[in-house]
Amino acid sequence: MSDTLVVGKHLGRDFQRGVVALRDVNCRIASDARIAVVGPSGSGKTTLLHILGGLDKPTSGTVEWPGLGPFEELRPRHIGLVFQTPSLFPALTVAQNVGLPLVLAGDPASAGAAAAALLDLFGLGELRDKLPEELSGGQSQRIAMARALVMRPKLILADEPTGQLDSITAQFFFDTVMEQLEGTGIALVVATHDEAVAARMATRWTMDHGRLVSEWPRQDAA
Ligand SMILES: Nc1ncnc2c1ncn2[C@@H]1O[C@H](COP(=O)(O)OP(=O)(O)OP(=O)(O)O)[C@@H](O)[C@H]1O
Repeated sequence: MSDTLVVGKHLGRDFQRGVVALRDVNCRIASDARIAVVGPSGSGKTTLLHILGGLDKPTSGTVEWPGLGPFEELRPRHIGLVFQTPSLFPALTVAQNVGLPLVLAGDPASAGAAAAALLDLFGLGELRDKLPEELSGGQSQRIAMARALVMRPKLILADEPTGQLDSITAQFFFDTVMEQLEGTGIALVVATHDEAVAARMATRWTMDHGRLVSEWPRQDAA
């Protein structure tokens, strides 16, 4: 039986001007999860990922991280986040960006080698000394994923990680991500409009107007 990493119960999120981004969402992320969060633009995918990652608070309901320890240690140690718009630090090189979580976690000695290995795996080794402003959007997305992987977290929450990639590059990139996950037992939740990515996930959460309208195959929310 897999451990439960995250549980959301009756999650609601209201924004100003009467926008209701989430409505009564119940969900569970297991330690071996491979979940695609799908649904139309504006259906609440990003909002849900932010709440499950502890970046935002629900207006109603609760979110707990039973398999991930205290809230203060969630990120980047246990949860790796890949944002829709990659948030690389502009003054750091690509390699420094990828290694940064290890530096912040007090392990700077490992940062350089770990970053170089991941960049090579993704076929991005030639970019290691570039600054973020010199990168394409798709390159930045892949580097943000490498950064999320460098800590070997228990869970990666990725928001549209292939949104700026052509289909062939997306496929190679995602193959590499999946290989990395297989070897390390990291759970993955990915919000995506890319059917090729969604089709590779074991579970599909479909969002519509803030509701999680279906989970396939069904699991019992804890
Ligand atoms: N900070 C905010 N302030 C006000 N409204 C917001 C905020 N963030 C999101 N929303 C609104 O909440 C709803 C859900 O947005 P969200 O970004 O979660 O959708 P999404 O499914 O991820 O969309 P997309 O596929 O386009 O990324 C939308 O109506 C959006 O406009």
